[in-house]
Amino acid sequence: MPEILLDIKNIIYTYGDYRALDKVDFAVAAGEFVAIAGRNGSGKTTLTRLAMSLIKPTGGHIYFQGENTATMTPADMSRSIGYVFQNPDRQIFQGTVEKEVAYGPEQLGFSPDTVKEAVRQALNMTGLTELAGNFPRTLSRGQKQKVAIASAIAMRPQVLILDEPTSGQDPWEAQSLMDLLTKLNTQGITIILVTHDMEIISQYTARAVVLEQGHKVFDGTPAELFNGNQPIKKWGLVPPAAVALRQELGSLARQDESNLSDLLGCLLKQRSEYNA
Ligand SMILES: Nc1ncnc2c1ncn2[C@@H]1O[C@H](COP(=O)(O)OP(=O)(O)OP(=O)(O)O)[C@@H](O)[C@H]1O
Repeated sequence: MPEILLDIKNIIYTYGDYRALDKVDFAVAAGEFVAIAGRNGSGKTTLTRLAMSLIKPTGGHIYFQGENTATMTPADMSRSIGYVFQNPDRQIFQGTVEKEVAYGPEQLGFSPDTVKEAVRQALNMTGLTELAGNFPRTLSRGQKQKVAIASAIAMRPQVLILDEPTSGQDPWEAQSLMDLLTKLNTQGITIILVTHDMEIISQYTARAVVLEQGHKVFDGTPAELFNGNQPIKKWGLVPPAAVALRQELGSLARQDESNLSDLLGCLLKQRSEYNA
């Protein structure tokens, strides 16, 4: 049984009088690739900000590797969890890609040699080696997102949390980014991905958690989420194209069946009238 890294227990979070999260339990084991989904405003970002200790819960507890994070700061958490914001411009400040990626491990007090090696590996893993000397702000959104990921993994985290990393990217960039996350996951990094993209969930993640108005309403595999028995439309989720097509075809087949039985009924009636 893999170790539980992040254990969020009975969490309540309020902004003023508004309860954004209401008694949510969410545990993540080492090696998982889990998506957090839900309509706008359902509480996804709040949950991940709590995990990072960027905000503190109003009620409940958060443990990392069994340790209560109540007194931990975001800097403490960044030793174990890398956080990639939805908008990479929010976390890119240095003059070159290389300096940007080196900044985190330097802040954590890694030795110069370790920083150099961590940066080399992070740039290599994210395919950014060629861009090491570039000014990050001139890069494409997808490349900036990779710089943010490289900066996070250079700190050698156990967990990577990404908030809508594919938003605003073209399909090629999005696919390249998801392939990168899959590679990082197979190398042992636990991935928590906030997304409202059901195609991504169905293709890449092993588990999906759905939030709705601050409540956890689903926790299971993508296959279970899309098996037709979950009220995903009610939760504001758009099913993946293949699932939608299957459901359409299913309803067509059902329609054909009922047409067929009407037709048979008609034929039988005509036959009995003929025989009479
Ligand atoms: N700083 C804030 N002050 C007041 N209310 C907030 C604040 N941040 C978020 N909220 C509210 O809390 C609820 C949850 O917000 P949160 O950003 O966690 O949702 P989300 O699922 O990440 O949404 P999105 O998909 O739009 O990013 C929303 O109703 C939002 O309006």
